[in-house]
Amino acid sequence: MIMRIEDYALIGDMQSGALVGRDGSIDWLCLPRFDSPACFAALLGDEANGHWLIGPASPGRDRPMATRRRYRGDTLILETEWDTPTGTVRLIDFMPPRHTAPDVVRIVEGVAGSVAMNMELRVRFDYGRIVPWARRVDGHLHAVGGPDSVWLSSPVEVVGRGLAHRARFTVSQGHRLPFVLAWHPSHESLPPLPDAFTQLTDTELEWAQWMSRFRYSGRWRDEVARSAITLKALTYDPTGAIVAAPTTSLPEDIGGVRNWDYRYCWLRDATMTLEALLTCGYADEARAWREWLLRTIAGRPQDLQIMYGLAGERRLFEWEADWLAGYEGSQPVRIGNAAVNQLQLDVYGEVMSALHLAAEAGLEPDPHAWAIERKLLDFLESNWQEPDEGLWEVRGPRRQFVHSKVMAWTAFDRAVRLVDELGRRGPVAKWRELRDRIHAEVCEKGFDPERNTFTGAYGSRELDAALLIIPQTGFLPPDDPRVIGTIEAVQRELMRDGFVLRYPTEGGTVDGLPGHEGAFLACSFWLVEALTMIGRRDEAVELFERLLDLRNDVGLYSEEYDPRYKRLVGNFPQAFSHVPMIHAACALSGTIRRGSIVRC
Ligand SMILES: OC[C@H]1O[C@H](O[C@H]2O[C@H](CO)[C@@H](O)[C@H](O)[C@H]2O)[C@H](O)[C@@H](O)[C@@H]1O
Repeated sequence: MIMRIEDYALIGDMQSGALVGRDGSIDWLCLPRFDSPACFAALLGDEANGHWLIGPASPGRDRPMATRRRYRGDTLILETEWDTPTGTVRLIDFMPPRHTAPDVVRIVEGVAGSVAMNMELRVRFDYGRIVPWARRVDGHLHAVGGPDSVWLSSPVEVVGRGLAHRARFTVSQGHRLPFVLAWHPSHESLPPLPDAFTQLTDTELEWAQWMSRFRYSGRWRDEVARSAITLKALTYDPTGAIVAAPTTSLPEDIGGVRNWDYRYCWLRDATMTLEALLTCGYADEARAWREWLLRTIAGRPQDLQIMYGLAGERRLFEWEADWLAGYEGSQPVRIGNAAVNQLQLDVYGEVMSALHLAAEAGLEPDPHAWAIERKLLDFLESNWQEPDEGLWEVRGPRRQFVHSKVMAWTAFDRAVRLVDELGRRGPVAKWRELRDRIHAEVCEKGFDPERNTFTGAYGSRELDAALLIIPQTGFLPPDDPRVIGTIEAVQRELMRDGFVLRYPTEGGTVDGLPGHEGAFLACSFWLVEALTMIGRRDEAVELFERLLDLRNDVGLYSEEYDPRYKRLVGNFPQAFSHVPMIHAACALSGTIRRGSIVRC
């Protein structure tokens, strides 16, 4: 039975996240952190790599798929329901706010009639490789393997057989049966196991409190709220870091090699996430992230990395988990990310832009932050002319990417504005001069007057959908003919089946990789925003609504959409898709952002 990426929903506790399938199986869970080894890795292999199924018993091999699913209101508590010939059953899944150990709580609730249920637990530590020793301790199931151990607590009798633990039980209307799985280091004794029902109330309350700060009043309120909740779920609470996605190696090209590990904090993705959360009223997250940034990049500016681990770790060595077959055979499964060593000049602009926005939104100034910003600008001053790998992290040769230069312009522009508008002190005349120099160079070398479009790299003919952000940065006004020409060129050359590719992948000339990929959702949302900015609102609304239709049944996006198979592809759920969705909704709702105080 193929589980499509859109068949999964996310639960999480702002330290890690699990993917729950429409069949009631948790097929992905890394503990204790997003970037820890998975103890359920069936997503990238099969059941033998670890999963935790709870669903109606069925006579055949195929598991019953849920009749409907939803999140309980504005929370990350998932409700999966099955209508069966004998009754209706609901499975409530969530990860409560973390106190000591991380827990996954699953409550089976009889809604009508009675339903025979099946539970199967296969814990496989170390990304599906280690079969743990299991034993009963104080009435709980305890599984241990290497540094990891988990405890399963439930009033339902669980029996071990064939390297799995199973239970058969019946739930009738009005009955609720809890299962609690807690992780902890194997050298420690049993952590306090929480009461499932108290945890349910607490988790609901926690989300209600978080949502009480939600400040978006435009159209598509529920869709924007779901994206904001998803972004919050991707933040790593103890440090303020934000992961790009909670998964690794969900393929951009099903069956292909474009499989990457996203369980880290990219400066680019995190700053964009931060801007979206600020847009929705969340200043605390911005403050926490700024502190993470200051701690993480402390040191010499030339040592700045484009991504870090959740606590600021710098070594994210990339390796392949060759025992995993990969999602629908997409190999390799990569752990770690070699892009960590790349030069991506755009991140300087993204960091400066986010810090400028945070300052405008009223985040109190931090003298250390400004000192670091100045160091970053010093580095950029000597390096902005270098070729780089660009925001798409190409694995081919470095190039003079136009988007990178536009973002270098953005970095100096925001520095100038921080001095002029917000009273920071610095060599503003020099920054102004650099800003103007970069502007002139981009307009001369990065623009193709024949086709009336900016190009992907200096002197190239290829287009890059990242150029759609030019009007958002303020590099040129929206009504500049070069901006309009670029938007129209992207529409002409990079649209497939109504959505936008980030660049042409034919021949692997841009990214140096074999195979194709789907439409990059962020680029399609950037097109919505760009069309709105140039006054083509109807077209923008039409595209935005088409993009809304790509969300799965619980409102989640992966990184890309493959029009060939009409499926979501790439890591899931992906911050880089939910962020521009929020910005596009703001733009269409006519609320103010981009270079001005954010108020939605
Ligand atoms: O396509 C090749 C690259 O794909 C990944 O990068 C993409 O995801 C990043 C995280 O969301 C995003 O910041 C970047 O802009 C995207 O291109 C992967 O992480 C890279 O290793 C890979 O080269």
